[in-house]
Amino acid sequence: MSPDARPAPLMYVQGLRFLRNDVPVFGPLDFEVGRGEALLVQGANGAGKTTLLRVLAGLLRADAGTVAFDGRPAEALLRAETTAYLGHLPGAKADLSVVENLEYLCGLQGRRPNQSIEAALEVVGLAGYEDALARQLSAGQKKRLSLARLWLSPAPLWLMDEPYANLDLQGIELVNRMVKAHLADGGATLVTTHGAYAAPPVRTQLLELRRPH
Ligand SMILES: Nc1ncnc2c1ncn2[C@@H]1O[C@H](COP(=O)(O)OP(=O)(O)OP(=O)(O)O)[C@@H](O)[C@H]1O
Repeated sequence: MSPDARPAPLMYVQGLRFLRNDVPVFGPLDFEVGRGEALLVQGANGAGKTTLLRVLAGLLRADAGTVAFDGRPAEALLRAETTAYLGHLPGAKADLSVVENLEYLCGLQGRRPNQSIEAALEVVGLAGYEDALARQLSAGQKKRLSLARLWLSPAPLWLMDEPYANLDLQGIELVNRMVKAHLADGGATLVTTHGAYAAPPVRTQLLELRRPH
């Protein structure tokens, strides 16, 4: 490797496009996100932000384009290992307790080294709610449970769709602290916003989405 050869970015996206019923939702898009970087994905309601994150998480299939992680094509296993998706919906199992939900998810996704469920609940402000059923949580507490799942995930790339929705001021600060810590730890994030909520103070790149015509 030559001395000034750059390592491949954590995520590299080229020509990514998504059509729904033959109508373009976004793209073609080109961008990359390196470790330690946050990309703010901004756009009006319906601009395609959620769709983009779902494509990057592997929940929807793009019509065209390339996605690579650390220079390798984003096949399913690599994508699952690399990305952690925080969606609009809580995604918790309603009749399991807070701890049972996180134990179940850690079984599926693995766990960040040296991180415990108890410590994650402390970080997100849910200490004391260990045995509460997910369905008994408020909308903001459910979001905090999703944030605990993200905090426990070993995946380096967080895909955060409107992470500030339903959160109070302390919750907004919590998201910002988590993002900062994750970036400092060599991770990266994509954060969507339509501009009405807060944005992370750590923004390093901006991607504006507009509906293609
Ligand atoms: N399941 C679906 N079936 C059909 N159309 C959909 C579906 N989900 C989204 N769309 C359409 O795709 C477009 C992009 O939606 P998307 O949810 O990605 O936008 P967004 O930028 O996240 O919007 P918001 O800020 O309102 O959350 C919109 O026009 C929307 O109506």
